[in-house]
Formats: sequence, C-alpha cells, structure tokens
Amino acid sequence: MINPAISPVSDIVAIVPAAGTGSRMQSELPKQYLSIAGKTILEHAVGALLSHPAVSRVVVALNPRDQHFDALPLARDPRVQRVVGGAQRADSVMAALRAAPGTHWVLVHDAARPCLHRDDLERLLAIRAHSRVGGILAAPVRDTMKRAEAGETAISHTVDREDLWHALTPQFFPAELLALCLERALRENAIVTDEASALEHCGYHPLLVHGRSDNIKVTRPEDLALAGFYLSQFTQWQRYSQENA
Ligand SMILES: Nc1ccn([C@@H]2O[C@H](COP(=O)(O)OP(=O)(O)OP(=O)(O)O)[C@@H](O)[C@H]2O)c(=O)n1
Ligand SMILES: C[C@](O)(CO)[C@H](O)COP(=O)(O)O
Repeated sequence: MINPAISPVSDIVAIVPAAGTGSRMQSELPKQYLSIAGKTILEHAVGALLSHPAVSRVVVALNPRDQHFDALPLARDPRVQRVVGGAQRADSVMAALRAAPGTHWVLVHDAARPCLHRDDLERLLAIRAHSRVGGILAAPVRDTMKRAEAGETAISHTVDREDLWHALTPQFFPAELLALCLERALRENAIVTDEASALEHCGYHPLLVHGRSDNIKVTRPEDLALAGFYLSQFTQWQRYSQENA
C-alpha cells in the first residue's frame, strides 16, 4: 500500500454521491437540486470542497436519469468530473472511486450536506498527517436515545449515549484502503450506509473528528429552511468563497 501519510498536499480527490432521488424530501426536484440563497444544495456542497486548496478535483456520481446537472455551472468546471452512480450510495461511491485511479486520499461528502464549515474541513484533512486509516466528521449525540421495539413505535429500551456519535460527512480515507474495504463489504453483503462502515467491516477503526452539528444532511422537508438558516449564519470566511468554485 502507498504510504498515504506522505502524499502530496494537493493530492486529494473529493467524491460527492449525488445519485439519490430524495424520496424522504417529498419534493418534485431531487433534493440536491433544491436551492438555498440562489444556489442548489449540490453547488453548496461541491463549492465548499472545491474552494479548499488541497482538493484538486471532484467526482460527482449522478443518477443515470439526472436531468438537472447539465444546467449548472459546475457541469462546465474542468475540476468536476461526473460518473453514473449506482443503486445504493456505496455503489455510487465505488463508481466515483474507479474514476480516480492513483489518488492517495479521497474525501466523500454527501451532496445533501450544504453546510460544511471551513474549520471542520481543515481539521478533518489534518488527520492525514498522523493516520493511515482515515476518519470522519462526527457529532456526539445530545438527546437521550431510545431503541424501539422491532417494527413498532414503542420504546424497547434506552441506549447508553456515552461514546455515541452521529456520523457526518466528509469522510476521509486513503483511496486504496477505501476501495478494498468497500469491495469486500459489498461482496460480503455488509450494511454500508457510510464509508466508515466498510472499513469497520474490515476491522479498522477510523478516527472520529468532532464536527459541527449544523453540518446537517437535508433529508426531510423541514431540513431545507434549517439549512438555509445555518448557511445565512456563516460568514464568507467560514465558507470558502463560492466564487472560487
Ligand atoms: N444510490 C444512491 C443513493 C444516495 N446517494 C447519495 O447519497 C447521499 C445521502 O443519501 P440520502 O440522504 O439518503 O439521499 P437519498 O437517497 O436521495 O434520499 P432518500 O433516502 O430520502 O431517497 C445523497 O447525496 C444522495 O444523493 C447516491 O449517490 N446514490
Ligand atoms: C453518510 C451519512 O450521511 C452519514 O450519516 C449517512 O449514512 C447517509 O445515509 P443515507 O440514508 O444515505 O442518507
């Protein structure tokens, strides 16, 4: 395996899985194309990545029936490459990984997370200096957590929230390690809802990098206004200049 800890600073490719249909959003448009402050959620997500000097390229995995991406300025950005996504999020990430051969480190960031803060991205990227496994942005849970009776809306029991975190994105890994773990996890029919779970399936323990809880994934209708509020609270500095994107 290449020693990713010594890879060139700029050798980071970002992967943005954007091939979902956003069914929980109950909107006409796939949620990644809903707009906040004049830009689509996808443009906010990609803009925050592209505006970081260490990110050289973004590979966006699109739904094969996507009819919206071509209308965006992103479609004409030479740093942005598109691939066809897959049936599951992990398949979309695999498709994008295959389009970035030879990359040392990859950032995987949900198209549905428009509120990535500059400081969070910097702290996540910094783990490259001391980790060969990688890690994820995550936020400790704040509420008391309940496990429901299987298939019911009645409480089975309270889950100890000590050491319980919400996994966020970006998630940041040596590309070769991520590809190997994703291939094995998918081959062995493991449940892979984020990239870290593929590494866990293979016995690795990715780092948890404390991230802001306003880095929300727009998932349900009420999330759109909240994401708009959060973005309105960011100063230009806190969000990399969208003009660079
Ligand atoms: N086959 C898939 C499924 C999801 N995604 C992407 O993975 C991210 C997180 O997934 P989620 O929030 O679940 O998005 P959707 O699958 O679109 O939403 P839903 O589950 O409500 O349909 C999104 O950016 C989505 O576009 C993807 O690239 N390929
Ligand atoms: C990757 C992720 O955003 C981490 O919390 C989450 O797993 C995506 O899940 P989804 O069901 O695909 O939205």
